[in-house]
Amino acid sequence: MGSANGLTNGRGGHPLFSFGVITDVQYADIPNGHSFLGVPRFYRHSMLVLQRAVKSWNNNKNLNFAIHFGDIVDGKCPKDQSLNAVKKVVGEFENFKGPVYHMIGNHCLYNLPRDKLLPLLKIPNLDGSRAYYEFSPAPGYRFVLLDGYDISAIGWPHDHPKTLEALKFLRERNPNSDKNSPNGLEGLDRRFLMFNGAVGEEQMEWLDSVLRDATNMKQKVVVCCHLPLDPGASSQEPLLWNYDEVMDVIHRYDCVKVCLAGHDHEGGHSIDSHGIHHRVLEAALECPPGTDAFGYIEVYDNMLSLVGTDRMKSTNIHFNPY
Ligand SMILES: Nc1ccn([C@@H]2O[C@H](COP(=O)(O)OP(=O)(O)OC[C@H](O)CO)[C@@H](O)[C@H]2O)c(=O)n1
Repeated sequence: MGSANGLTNGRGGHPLFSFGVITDVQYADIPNGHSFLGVPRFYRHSMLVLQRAVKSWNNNKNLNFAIHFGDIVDGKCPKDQSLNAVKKVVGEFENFKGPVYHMIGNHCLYNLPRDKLLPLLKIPNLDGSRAYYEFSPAPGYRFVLLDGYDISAIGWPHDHPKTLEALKFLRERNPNSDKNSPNGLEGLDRRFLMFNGAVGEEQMEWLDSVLRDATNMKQKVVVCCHLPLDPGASSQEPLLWNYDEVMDVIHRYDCVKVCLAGHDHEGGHSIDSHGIHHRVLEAALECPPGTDAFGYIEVYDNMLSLVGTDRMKSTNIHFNPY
């Protein structure tokens, strides 16, 4: 069923395009373990989840691309294996018959500095370090992939201005000697942790200009970031440090319909005060052997339909197409 403007609406119509999704593969060739808070993690099995995802995406035959929302290899990967582990996971993604778009997560940066990581993940980086970019898979849509570790205490050289800015930011907001600990922090302040980061000024200006351009071109925008951008879709600890500033920019326009993220392994879904859907995807790493967390998203003029497998919950995301 086509719409009056020639674009395709959900429910009965063909999608405009579709793409595969998976997040937090966090592979490492180490025995099963658990998170800092005791949640079981299956470092080797996550590779099998990825392999099943790629097989299923290829069998689907209708997927135009795939996105991994960051944390390709776990920080517990022995450091002399980091390079090969990243190459191994990237190699699995390359079995998908289409382009794969990556973004960086904290665990990527525990393994490799960004100058090594970005070329491996084929993140287009104009100046050798910038990890945010955009692409348009169809005339009416644009995808914006944010770098949530732009201002971060991980990934940049120790004396880099962005490392120093991040450390100062954390010192002023988190009094714990272990800056990964939220102990004593209240409410949303619990996000001021070393394993998170922020979008810097230049990236914020870039975001604003992309959204202005998309608005002029009457394009709808899907924003992707490793770190969640809405407290309704995530627990407090994993949020981007300056999620509120990023959302202020996004809320200046009507073009952003959906924000997708990883990092909070349990996943979540919310609709914010401006009607934007936030869907945090469930992690591959925390799938017990034999279970999965991946999916694909069909994109229409007025909705996105996430078809999830196992632990990744299917979600219909309806929005005003204008
Ligand atoms: N209270 C804490 C929590 C964590 N850490 C250490 O920080 C590093 C990253 O933690 P991790 O849970 O592995 O991070 P993920 O990106 O996998 O997951 C995101 C969070 O779960 C979101 O809530 C790691 O070295 C931990 O040991 C810590 O020291 N203190």
